[in-house]
Amino acid sequence: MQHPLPDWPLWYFPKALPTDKADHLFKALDALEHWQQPSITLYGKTHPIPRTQIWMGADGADYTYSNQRFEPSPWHPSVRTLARWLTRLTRHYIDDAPAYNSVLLNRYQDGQQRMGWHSDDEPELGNAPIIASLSLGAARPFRLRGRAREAREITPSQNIWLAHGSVLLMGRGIQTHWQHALLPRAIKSPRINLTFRHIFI
Ligand SMILES: O=C(O)CCC(=O)C(=O)O
Ligand SMILES: [Fe+2]
Repeated sequence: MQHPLPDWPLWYFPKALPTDKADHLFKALDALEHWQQPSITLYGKTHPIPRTQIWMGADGADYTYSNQRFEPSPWHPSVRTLARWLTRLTRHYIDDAPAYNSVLLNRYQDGQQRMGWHSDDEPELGNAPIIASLSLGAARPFRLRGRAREAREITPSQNIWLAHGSVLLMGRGIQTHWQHALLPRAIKSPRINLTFRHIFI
């Protein structure tokens, strides 16, 4: 286990899953047929998101993103098992962590597919979201920077390379004080990431 930002509740487990399990999971999720590429409107222009996604989880765990409401697809059995395992892992590090009841899966075909700067602070996540992020496939750098300009001057932004089978656990306060992004890189192979969340229903 690594602790990439001293003083912050952020934990990185490079080999949380053994390689054979991670390989198997990548193949199963890659084969899902309901990967979607919705369009979002940014600064008045509408574009398809530069990746594909599936919102999955318990009934009623709807979430709103760029003014669109997403209803979850039912749990894939392996993903439900991961949610339970990650809830147990999380509770070793964070007292009173709620059980994960939903997950956003993102699939990046190659290094050109990406996710811009944001924090996961939607109201349905409550005021101190806890998120567990599981990565499969090509390793990509997850970039973190302070949310306020002053904070950025004190703490430079950081890259955490998220390896195949790794887990990054983001505790309370990370979404309030930090932003993250998955920027484009010259990488040819695909990556799938799952961010497990608790939605207040
Ligand atoms: O793909 C990643 O590692 C980041 C995903 C992410 O930030 C999100 O789903 O909110
Ligand atoms: Fe995020």
